[in-house]
Amino acid sequence: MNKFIEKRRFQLIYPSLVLLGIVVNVLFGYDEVQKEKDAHYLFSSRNAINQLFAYHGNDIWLVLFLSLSALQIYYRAIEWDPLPRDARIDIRSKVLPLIREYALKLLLKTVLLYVIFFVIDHVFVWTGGACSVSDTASAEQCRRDGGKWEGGFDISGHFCFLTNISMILWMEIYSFQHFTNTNEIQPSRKWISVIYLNIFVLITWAFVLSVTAIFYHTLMEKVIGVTMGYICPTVMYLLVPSIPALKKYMY
Ligand SMILES: CCCCCCCCCCCCCCCC(=O)SCCNC(=O)CCNC(=O)[C@H](O)C(C)(C)COP(=O)(O)OP(=O)(O)OC[C@H]1O[C@@H](n2cnc3c(N)ncnc32)[C@H](O)[C@@H]1OP(=O)(O)O
Repeated sequence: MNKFIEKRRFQLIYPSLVLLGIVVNVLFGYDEVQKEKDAHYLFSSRNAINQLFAYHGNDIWLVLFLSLSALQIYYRAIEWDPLPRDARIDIRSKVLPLIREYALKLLLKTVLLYVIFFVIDHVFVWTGGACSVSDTASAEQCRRDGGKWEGGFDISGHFCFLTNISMILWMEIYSFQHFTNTNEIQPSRKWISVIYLNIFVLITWAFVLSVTAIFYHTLMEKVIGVTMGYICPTVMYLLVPSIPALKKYMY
């Protein structure tokens, strides 16, 4: 798992799941696959794993992101200090910038997802889609109204959403592991359990996406969905750190 994270191979998980969906549908045929979907609760939209882990994904993600933030703040600002005792700066001045960094990452993720789903929902409406019970232009609002979101080009919300939130957690796990490996720190078992909890949920989200890949959406809806799934990690971990003015202010 160390190597897998160190080499950031987690970036390949989500396109591979789309590929899995293609292979299964080519091997077994679309009609056969749809028959299987209708025959098994686990593949239905109502299944508990989908309802909990996808539709409450933001809540689950928030708990996990806060756990990884606390883990990194603790180790970067409290547990580890390379300076000799008399040269150490007070903990408060180390902790505050880290708290600001993670608060800004949380804000950035929220704003980016808001804009992403604004675009996804409006593409759906502009391509002829609508909600069956209200004239809302939001898929989530339509669901809350008990309506059906039908008729348009339905970019996969599952692939876009779960890839974005998963990649953020993977990047934070990578960042923590890189920090501890570089500084030869052996985290305590208590803190390692935080990492294992995150990885358990990441694997569950990957399972949900494997069901999406095999049983739902057209190929284009999944390809565009998974591609848009890299917007948050690209902005948060590639774009912002590469622009000195942004990096200085934000991270
Ligand atoms: C533009 C310029 C602006 C610039 C200026 C910026 C302004 C800046 C303002 C900031 C304002 C911030 C403050 C706002 C704060 C927020 O509002 S932040 C919130 C941002 N939005 C989000 O996070 C959206 C999160 N999305 C969700 O939760 C969605 O419900 C989900 C989980 C992605 C699901 O969406 P979905 O459309 O159902 O997913 P999709 O893949 O399309 O599924 C289609 C069907 O297949 C089923 N399915 C798919 N996969 C599976 C599966 N694995 N198993 C079973 N069923 C499945 C689905 O259940 C669904 O079935 P039905 O419901 O139709 O029966």
